[in-house]
Amino acid sequence: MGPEHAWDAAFDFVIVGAGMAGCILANRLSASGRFQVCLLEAGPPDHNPYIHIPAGFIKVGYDPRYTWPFKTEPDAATMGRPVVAQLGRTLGGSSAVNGFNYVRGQAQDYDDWAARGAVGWSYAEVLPYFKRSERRLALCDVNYRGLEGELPITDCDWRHPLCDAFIAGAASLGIPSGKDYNAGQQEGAGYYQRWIHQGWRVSAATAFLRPAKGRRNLRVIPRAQVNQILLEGTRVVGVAYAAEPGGPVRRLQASREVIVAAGAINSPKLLNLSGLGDAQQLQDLGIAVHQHLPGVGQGLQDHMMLRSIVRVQNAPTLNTTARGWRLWGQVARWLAKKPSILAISPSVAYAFSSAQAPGARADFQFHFSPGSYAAGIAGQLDAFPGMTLGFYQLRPQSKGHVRLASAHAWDSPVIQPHYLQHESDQRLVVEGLRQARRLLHSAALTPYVASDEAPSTQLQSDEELLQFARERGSTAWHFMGSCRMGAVDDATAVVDPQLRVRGITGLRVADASVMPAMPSGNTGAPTMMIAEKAADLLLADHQN
Ligand SMILES: Cc1cc2nc3c(=O)[nH]c(=O)nc-3n(C[C@H](O)[C@H](O)[C@H](O)COP(=O)(O)OP(=O)(O)OC[C@H]3O[C@@H](n4cnc5c(N)ncnc54)[C@H](O)[C@@H]3O)c2cc1C
Repeated sequence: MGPEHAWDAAFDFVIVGAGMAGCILANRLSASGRFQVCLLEAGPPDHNPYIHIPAGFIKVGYDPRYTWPFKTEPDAATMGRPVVAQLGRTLGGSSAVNGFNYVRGQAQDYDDWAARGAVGWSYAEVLPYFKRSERRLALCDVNYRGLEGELPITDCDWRHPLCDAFIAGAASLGIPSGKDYNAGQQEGAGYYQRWIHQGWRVSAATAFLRPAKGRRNLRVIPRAQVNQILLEGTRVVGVAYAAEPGGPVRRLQASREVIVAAGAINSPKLLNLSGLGDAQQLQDLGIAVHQHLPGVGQGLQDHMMLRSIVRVQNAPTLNTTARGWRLWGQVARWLAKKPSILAISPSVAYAFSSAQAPGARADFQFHFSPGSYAAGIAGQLDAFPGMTLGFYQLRPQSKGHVRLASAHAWDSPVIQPHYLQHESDQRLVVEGLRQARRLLHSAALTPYVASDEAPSTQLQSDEELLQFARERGSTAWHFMGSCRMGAVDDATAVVDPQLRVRGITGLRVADASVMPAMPSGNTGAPTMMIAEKAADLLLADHQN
């Protein structure tokens, strides 16, 4: 791209991707009014009402208009199965279709990031950024929790006898209840904290873009897929985008910086398409190399989710409440602003537990729902009354990659998380399945258990349970680590602790892809923290 090319418009900052990170960046960078900011989103606007009604995730979470139709590559460790992993593609990104659970992880996670070279990202240093986005609407310890941010975090106002029994059963197994898992000790059980407020989903777009909508220095462009970061030598000068394959290409100038916030799958893809990545791989696809960055796309991780399903007796489940006239009763309750199944998260209750003795650092996150989905997949409720206990190992060791499948910008990339490849992940998944069984058969839950649907009680040995995991493991949609942040002298890192792409001027990545290691929990809250800190780093560097 040379200066002879005409620009369609010029901005100080261009942000690629209006997801959890991009919406926060757009808000913070435009707040002072000093900078012209443009936010580009590949997907359409978020007008569909099912995006905003919490239970609507069942509809939009699988709707190709609002999701990227991703699948993982088949892998021997998971029996050669591709795992469907659709991610959000609209204003708000994955926060428009995700599961609402607000989980920050453990203090040790961020101290570990700093120890791995992410200087400035220790827990004490990132805690103010977690607090900044958050408006905690419950009694809380203000040393940990934020009260003035844009994102309301509420306690679940809906109660169910199976959730209560799950929490009581966990207590009887040494997993205490009643503590705030986002303040200090994570281990415990209870109802999830979530970004549902007054019956509605609060996405990153509704929380952070809506209040900034009237700013004349912020332009938000949906249906704008960025397929090229434009460089002059090693300096980024702008981006090129289009609405659809073959559609007109528009070029935007970024006089200060381009910030890539396209998520852990699309950010490395965009870097690769722009000639930033492993030189050999790019050359093999006929892409001109701007900078040899072997780390781009490497180190991809996800939480592999396992779901245990039990057939229920003596209690109603979502499988019946969400059908026929009962569903209309729930709609009426929701309209009357009363607790309703229309405004709950897919996982209602949680337990964090250790693989070692109770009280040690938690290794597992359990997700409990008083409902079950056909073949263990969200989207279609079982015809029989059921409950589900999903879990994942919090800090898996298996790592994979994202790579271009072709040089065509509209093709999906190759996504290979290598679930269960590492021996310790195999060991811990077996222990997790055993803990799930104990939790589902606690004294408090036993009166409700009619039979175990999956895994069957016949599966007892380590080998049998591992085989079940290989056959049934699926995604928790927590992709991260594919543009890893590392020390300035770490040649395998993609960005430095200021989130600047190595060897390139005017380009940062700020989203889930920069995480140096998996946080112990869902990845949404840590991504928002990254965006808050990224905004501060950018504003500090552009004071003049
Ligand atoms: C179904 C589901 C359930 C989840 N449940 C939870 C949960 O309960 N709690 C939690 O904390 N986390 C959850 N997550 C994970 C969480 O949503 C993600 O970790 C988080 O959204 C990552 O933020 P991000 O900004 O990196 O990416 P995203 O939020 O995915 O945003 C990336 C955005 O960039 C856009 N984009 C991509 N490529 C381009 C391009 N080339 N040009 C322009 N725009 C582009 C995308 O369309 C998207 O809008 C869930 C995710 C999913 C999908």
